[in-house]
Amino acid sequence: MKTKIDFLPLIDTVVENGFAICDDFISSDYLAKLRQIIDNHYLEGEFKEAEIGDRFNQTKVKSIRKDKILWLSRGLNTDLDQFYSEIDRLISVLNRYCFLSINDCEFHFAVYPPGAFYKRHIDQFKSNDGRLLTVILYLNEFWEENNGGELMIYPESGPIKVLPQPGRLVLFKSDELPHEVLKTNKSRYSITGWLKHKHTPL
Ligand SMILES: O=C(O)CCC(=O)C(=O)O
Ligand SMILES: [Fe+2]
Repeated sequence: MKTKIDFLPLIDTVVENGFAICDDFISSDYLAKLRQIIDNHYLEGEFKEAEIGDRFNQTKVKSIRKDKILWLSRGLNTDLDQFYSEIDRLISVLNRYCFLSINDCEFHFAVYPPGAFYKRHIDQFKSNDGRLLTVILYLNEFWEENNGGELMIYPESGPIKVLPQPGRLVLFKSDELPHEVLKTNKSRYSITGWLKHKHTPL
């Protein structure tokens, strides 16, 4: 990781606008390490077609999304430790500063092969699995405008196009912000995940 990002201004922006974008969240060296992990698992055929709906209601719908994903576990690779330690720090700042009770998170790697997209949607499932905040970290080399694959977000103030630039982090409220990934012309790599509140019985 680079010198530690100050999460407070980012969180303020999410509270105010529903989303925030942070460039250079990771160094180019660390990005290369994460890409190496993706490439290895992708070549091994471990990425699966992404699905829609929660774990009890999943259907593969190729007309809605065409990315391939691999769910992460903390133990998958020691090179993920740095990423998870920054996520843990973000969670603790959010809980302290916004009085939230985030106590769980889930992440997957995503590869959008050329031609892939993800139509407009909101991340929180109808069944509500407790997703509070969406976190996306892009793991591409420099992204040209004509590569396509932009993230379009649709806040009330009007649509915004976000290019998946190397090391760019995007945060938004999972239950509020409609968004989509436009068709990409080039393979597009990311880590996407959700900070969650999981209810535990007393
Ligand atoms: O990769 C992106 O820019 C967004 C991905 C997304 O919307 C999702 O996985 O729910
Ligand atoms: Fe999404």
